[in-house]
Amino acid sequence: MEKPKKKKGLARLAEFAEPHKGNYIAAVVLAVLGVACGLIPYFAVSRIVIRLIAGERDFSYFLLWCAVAALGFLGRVLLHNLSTALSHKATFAVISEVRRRIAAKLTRVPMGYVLNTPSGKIKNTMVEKVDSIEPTLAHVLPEMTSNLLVPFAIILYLFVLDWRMALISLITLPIGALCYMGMMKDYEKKFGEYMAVGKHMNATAVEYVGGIEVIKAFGQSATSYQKFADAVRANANYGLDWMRQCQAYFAMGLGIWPAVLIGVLPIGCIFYLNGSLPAPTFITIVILALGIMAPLLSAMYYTDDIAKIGTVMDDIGAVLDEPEQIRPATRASLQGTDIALKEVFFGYDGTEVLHGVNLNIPAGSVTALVGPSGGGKSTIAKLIASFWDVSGGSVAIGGTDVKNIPAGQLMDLIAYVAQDNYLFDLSVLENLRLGRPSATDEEVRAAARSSGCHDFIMGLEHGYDTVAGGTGGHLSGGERQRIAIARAMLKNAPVVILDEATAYTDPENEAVIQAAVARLVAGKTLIVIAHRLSTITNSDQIAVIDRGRVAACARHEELLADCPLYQEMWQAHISAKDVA
Ligand SMILES: Nc1ncnc2c1ncn2[C@@H]1O[C@H](COP(=O)(O)OP(=O)(O)OP(=O)(O)O)[C@@H](O)[C@H]1O
Repeated sequence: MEKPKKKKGLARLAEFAEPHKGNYIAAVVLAVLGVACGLIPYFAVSRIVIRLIAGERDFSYFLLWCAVAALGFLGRVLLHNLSTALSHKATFAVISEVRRRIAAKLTRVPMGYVLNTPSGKIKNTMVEKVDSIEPTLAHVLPEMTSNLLVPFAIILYLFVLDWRMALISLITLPIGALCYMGMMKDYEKKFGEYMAVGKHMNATAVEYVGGIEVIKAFGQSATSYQKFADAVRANANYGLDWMRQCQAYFAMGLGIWPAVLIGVLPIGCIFYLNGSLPAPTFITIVILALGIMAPLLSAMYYTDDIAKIGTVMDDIGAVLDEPEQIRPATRASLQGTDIALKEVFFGYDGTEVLHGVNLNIPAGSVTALVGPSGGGKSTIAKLIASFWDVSGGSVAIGGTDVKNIPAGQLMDLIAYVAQDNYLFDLSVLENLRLGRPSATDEEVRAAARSSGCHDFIMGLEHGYDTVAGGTGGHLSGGERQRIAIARAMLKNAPVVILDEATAYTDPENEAVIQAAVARLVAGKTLIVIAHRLSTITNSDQIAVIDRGRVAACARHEELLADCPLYQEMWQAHISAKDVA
């Protein structure tokens, strides 16, 4: 079956706007009527001037046209506001739908995409880019349509009154169009470049804030953090250069385009003097001609938004079109929870880091992954959790390839305790409850007690109601790790993957964490990425991972006897302990 073609730019925007078509059509109709009402005062003025010149003395006549002008003005304000309200209602619904889809998409793409994309870039797409849909959809659609349609109607009317004068009233149009074309030359390319510079600045800004501790610790200031300073300067310079290139065209267009009277007044006078243009028609044409260019000029401002929105929608589309991990919807029936990696190959961005990994992890066993830094331990653990898809071979749980297990079912099977566990800007209680949203307060507290969290939580200012803060705020690394263990306990998944933290090695913390882990994994399958060999000597098996391969897999004593790499690591570990 042929895949449906992904829509680009404005077509994609139209797809999002489709469910709100009714509101947008109503907004356009109201906007057109509004601009038409806005022309009524011009028409009324022409009536009044003509009758004044003709010597009219009846005040009620003038009053009537003043009232018509006022009604036209009021109608314009009212209809314009109604139109804007409708288009904004629809547009904010579109914006929240786009954001919802991006957020949902991030949960379906491989974890690698999210981890490897700077968070500033994702935030920029989700917040700023999506925000920039608003001016185009909410304003451009109704206002640009009306600002183009109404002058078109006036020009038609001018042709009815006097075709020669109608042509003359359009004299500045080609000059204005040329200026505009000059301004829009290479627009898409330039805007794309401007966006790229902005994106880079955003990413470096987030990196800068994230790394502020290092910057301060090494006495670096904002300007000496060269990457950030350069990105800010590049962004400002690009904007300035681009504005300079457009300035002359813009000023010329703005000056010449509305100057319709340049032709209408002198030539109209000639026609009037030679008797081919009656005075009332001349006056009506002069006044209506003044009303043509203002809406056209407003429409011109919106073309900038239209040109931008194509690039913005392509960027949003790039996130939405990211390939997803394909998983079935119906639950797989698994034969237990044994885990088997068969000839697993995997690489990041084309660089292979696992070269045929074979590993069997029986249900209920403790398996430690050890080995030199960069050997591939975390990658193996993440492939088991299906954060990425393997490029060759297979990872199976209970005899079924993880690719054939629905994402939800797999997540129920595995609790992943990472080194740096993110805590949401919620109370400690709610952060813990994320492990099992249906858990009662008492169950959450019981898990906290088992993982050695209860005492320090009670010592916090508001106990379990203390807000933990974006990255775990006021809690220490060891405390965050214990909260993550409590979260995993609540989840009560049969497989626990634990990336042992290297940072919190003070003996007191280590003992508490070890005790918590022991309670967490009782009767479960534990895969631990171990950095301190002393914690895993009792494991059922220890897999030594070296340069993307399993160098050996056996118990501690066997490895000490047969595996030179393990012997080396053990010696290094013992001497480090002796030194400490
Ligand atoms: N997200 C990523 N994008 C690109 N390359 C990565 C990514 N994560 C890891 N790598 C690379 O893959 C290789 C294996 O990394 P991995 O983190 O699995 O090793 P590790 O044995 O767990 O190391 P450590 O003990 O230092 O945590 C390394 O060369 C690493 O640079």
